[in-house]
Amino acid sequence: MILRLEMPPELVLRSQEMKQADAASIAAGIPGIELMRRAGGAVAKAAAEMLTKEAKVVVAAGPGQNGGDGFVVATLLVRQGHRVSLGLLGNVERLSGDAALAAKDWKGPVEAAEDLPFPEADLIVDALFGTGIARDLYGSARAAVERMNASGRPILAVDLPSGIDGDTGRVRGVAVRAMRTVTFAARKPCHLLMPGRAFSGDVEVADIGITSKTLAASGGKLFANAPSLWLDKLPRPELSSHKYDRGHTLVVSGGATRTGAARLAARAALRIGSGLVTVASPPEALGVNAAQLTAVMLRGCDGPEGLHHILQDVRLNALVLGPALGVHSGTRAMVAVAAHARRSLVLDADALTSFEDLASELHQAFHYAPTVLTPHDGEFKRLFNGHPDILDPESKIERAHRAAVYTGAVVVLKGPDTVIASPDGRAAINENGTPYLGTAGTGDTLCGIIAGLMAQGMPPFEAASAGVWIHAEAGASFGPGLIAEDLAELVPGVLRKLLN
Ligand SMILES: NC(=O)C1=CN([C@@H]2O[C@H](COP(=O)(O)OP(=O)(O)OC[C@H]3O[C@@H](n4cnc5c(N)ncnc54)[C@H](O)[C@@H]3O)[C@@H](O)[C@H]2O)[C@H](O)CC1
Ligand SMILES: [K+]
Repeated sequence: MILRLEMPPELVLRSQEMKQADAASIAAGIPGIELMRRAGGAVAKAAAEMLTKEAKVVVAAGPGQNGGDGFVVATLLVRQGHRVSLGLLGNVERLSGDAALAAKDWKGPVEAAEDLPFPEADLIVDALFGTGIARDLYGSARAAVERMNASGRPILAVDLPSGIDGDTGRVRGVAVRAMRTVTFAARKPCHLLMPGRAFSGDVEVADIGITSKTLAASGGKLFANAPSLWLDKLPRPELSSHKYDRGHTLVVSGGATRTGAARLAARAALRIGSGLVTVASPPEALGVNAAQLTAVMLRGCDGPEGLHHILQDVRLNALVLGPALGVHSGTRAMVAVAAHARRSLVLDADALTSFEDLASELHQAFHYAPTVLTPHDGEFKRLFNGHPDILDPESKIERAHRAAVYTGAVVVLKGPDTVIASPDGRAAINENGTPYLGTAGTGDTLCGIIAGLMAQGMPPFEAASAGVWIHAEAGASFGPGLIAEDLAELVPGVLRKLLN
């Protein structure tokens, strides 16, 4: 991993934002047909890399501008000596705008997409639909996609695999399984969100002359989660800094038979660099915790009153509540004490599920306490049950964003495509997750990493984004056999790469 500090964060643009960027570029003097020719040129270049000279290419073009790109690709590949057949969904007289212009350059026959000989192709170019898909595919559109997939031949998708929704990454009825995708100017959410990421294959972003300034003006708040997004805010201890400079994380433990989660979180907070870490333990679990803690300190804490007493020490500047606390009113009371104490706060697991059907108690609850919620899908659905405005949007980004605005907290909606959303509208989509993280206790470790970063002064959105990325990178560096106890010990290796 070569990290160059000056790399700007990678912007991801939604379909509507991309259309704005297109329009702005055309207004700035790049004709739409020129954008299409550059787009088609980039796809033809990628196709040529996948082909031998005499190869047979079958281009499936759709009724919109994505289809227009397909006409450009077909024209260019014929000029390069390839054997190309092109089929159109619909009829060529119905084409409009730049697609109609591109179709005029195509000198070969325009077949019906239904008749295309996909099994004979060395390469299929999928130019049926891009960002303009408006509903589930049916009829001849569906049949064309199903025949493409059934052919078993390699498919190169134009902009995005047909049938995938550009903004949500969901399959609209049926979708092309592409080996490779060439998209234009910026990736769209579907290239990072599942299952769209899986359907896209290897994604290449082609520069078609839309400037980063234009992209930032059209989008600007949605990012791919990568070090370029938060590396400048990752804590770097100064030579003169001592442990009190690096914050003090408090993790509240569950009862005598449920203490492991807190220790996993505590160890991770220490490993990510929190100057001090303390486990606040119920009296009946002090012995269990004491027997297994060394650098992590231990204090007795008897319920919400006990927590309120401990938090009189203002040096405790980051808290983790939730893992194994139990689902009941006592946990809700602990959350209230923590929120009122105005410390950085990570809420997970039981601290979220204890508010099932009571999300209204969390409404705007975290204005004064930089807070990160880390639900997985199930916890999210339970927590916001009864709030269709938050649960119903098809887009995972939109669901996380609305929950963030509602609660005032940064929301980490976990999964293979974890989304980190801030109340201020920023969001990041994570891509380095590994299936090996699917083991008990890894969520507790993530809480500790995020809290430990906030203890060192990292703002919640950046701490959550960095925490998710570092956590996944640590897991991926271990691979098969990973268990939660390994994770904290793998964090230093990831930090070394980031900080050197
Ligand atoms: N800067 C860029 O990103 C550029 C993008 N280009 C290409 O333009 C398409 C977007 O074009 P648009 O015409 O808006 O949409 P599509 O071509 O994806 O398809 C819309 C087309 O299809 C019909 N349709 C929609 N849903 C269905 C359905 N379920 N069944 C049947 N038909 C459907 C709809 O009526 C329209 O006619 C983008 O993806 C890029 O490939 C520019 O070419 C270059 C710059
Ligand atoms: K496509």
